[in-house]
Amino acid sequence: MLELKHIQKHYNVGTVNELCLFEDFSLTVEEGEFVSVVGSNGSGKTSLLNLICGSIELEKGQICMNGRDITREKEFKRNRKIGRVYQNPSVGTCPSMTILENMALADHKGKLYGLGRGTDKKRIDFYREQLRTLNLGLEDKLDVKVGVLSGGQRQAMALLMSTMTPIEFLILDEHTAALDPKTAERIMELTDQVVREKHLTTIMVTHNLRYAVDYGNRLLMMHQGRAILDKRGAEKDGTTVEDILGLFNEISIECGN
Ligand SMILES: Nc1ncnc2c1ncn2[C@@H]1O[C@H](COP(=O)(O)OP(=O)(O)OP(=O)(O)O)[C@@H](O)[C@H]1O
Repeated sequence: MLELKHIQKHYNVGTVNELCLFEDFSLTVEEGEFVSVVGSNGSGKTSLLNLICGSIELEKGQICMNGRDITREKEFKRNRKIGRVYQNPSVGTCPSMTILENMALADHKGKLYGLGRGTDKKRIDFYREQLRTLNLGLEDKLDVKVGVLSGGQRQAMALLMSTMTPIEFLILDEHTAALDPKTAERIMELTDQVVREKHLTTIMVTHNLRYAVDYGNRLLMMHQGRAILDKRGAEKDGTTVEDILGLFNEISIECGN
């Protein structure tokens, strides 16, 4: 379970551009929940993910991960238990290294010993097996540099790499936004498969309202650092893209846009 309690976060403190993004923000994500997060530009979605991952600090409040207070825990330490896939496929993989080396790197996330132990025959077979689940033929290209793969192939690898070690949370930060529609669809199907198979508690930020509606079991809509819509289960299943679009319109009228 992930708990954000009474979070306060300002940007540009003491300047004319000071912004209070989160005033008293609380959110609980239950174990096994797959939360889709939508919201207009600047509503605080990425900041929310950054707070969870420890990429930015909060001023007030508390963040607990499965009962453990991680509020002041450093990002690199938190990331042993959090898998994150970014919008840019280049961020989650290392282009100058081969597929095998990338897999070994991901396999050793948070461990102290070197890559040598990750490349024995048994482990290589394991990587092949993992890559086979992507159904992209990457298991036969272990010596190919990741930099020559397509964006979709790299994002599939980034997804696999971020979920290869035991993690408690998966964070998806607009991870299909840079992909063409067909590839994006494939990555979403893969995401759903991985989340189900590994029973991952997941938060997915997306601007694709159909994905937000079709995937996951909870839907959150952010606006000015607040969750203005929060639907679970059957209630979420009954929510349509048109419903969310309607809310977007209401907000923009309210904001005078
Ligand atoms: N490092 C920063 N310094 C100053 N202001 C920031 C910083 N990061 C975010 N902000 C501001 O905080 C607000 C929320 O930004 P954030 O990136 O969290 O929104 P978002 O919902 O993810 O937007 P988008 O959909 O455009 O990615 C915006 O007004 C943004 O300008």
